[in-house]
Amino acid sequence: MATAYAPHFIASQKAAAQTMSSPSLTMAQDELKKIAAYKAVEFVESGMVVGLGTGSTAKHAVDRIGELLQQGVLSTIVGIPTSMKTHEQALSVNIPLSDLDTHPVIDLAIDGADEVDPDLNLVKGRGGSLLREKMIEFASKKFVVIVDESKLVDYIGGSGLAMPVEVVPFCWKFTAQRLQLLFEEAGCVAELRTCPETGDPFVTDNRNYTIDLFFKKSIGDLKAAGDAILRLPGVVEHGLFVDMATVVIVAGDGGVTVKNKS
Ligand SMILES: O=C[C@H](O)[C@H](O)[C@H](O)COP(=O)(O)O
Repeated sequence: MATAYAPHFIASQKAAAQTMSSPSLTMAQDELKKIAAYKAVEFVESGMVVGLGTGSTAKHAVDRIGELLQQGVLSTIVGIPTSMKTHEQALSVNIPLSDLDTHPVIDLAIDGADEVDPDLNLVKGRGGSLLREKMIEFASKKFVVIVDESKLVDYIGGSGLAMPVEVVPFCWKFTAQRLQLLFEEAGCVAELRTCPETGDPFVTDNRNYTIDLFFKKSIGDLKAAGDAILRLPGVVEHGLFVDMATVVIVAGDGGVTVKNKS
């Protein structure tokens, strides 16, 4: 059930997007994700309230925190999960959990990203969890992003893959059309995210839909772009995380790089 607004959605982009989240991820890439995640967990101290990210990279961090708790290396951690999936995973490794209502200030959040630009701005949400991630990472004193080097881009949108926007299901085609028009100059194509198995709309943890935006060119000023998206009725939140990361840990063939926000 793809939207009529994206008839020429490029098949290779779709294939690439599936590869990024597919279980057939190469060992080498998953190993790099694990290396970045373990490095990030070195920032965690006993007694901290920790935002727990979502995705194949953040999963390694959650597992590692659970392991260190079990070994007694860490104690009295409170985890704030960014998705229902991470909630389940964290419970399975015995991390005590809470939420933003109870812990409105988070010491440290660790999460993956889909794109990282040279200024450490991010695209997030290709895994479908951007709203809770943004709420929790916004409330974090320190936000540590963990990626393998394939996530580095020259500019946001530069991977050619999706920039997700969470929208209310009501008249989503209207919202998709407005989003596409907003970025007409960047050659934007808006596509409803669907479940590969059923073709039904993908439904987020918040019971919303996701519109994936694909750009042919840079969208320019990211803050202005984000604000314009949020002004559209029907939009809940977008996957541009501008000026939010405090540290980005990149694992690559040449080793680990820790980039600090200047
Ligand atoms: O909604 C998903 C999140 O934003 C993920 O952090 C992001 O998609 C990166 O996921 P992964 O580590 O699996 O590449």
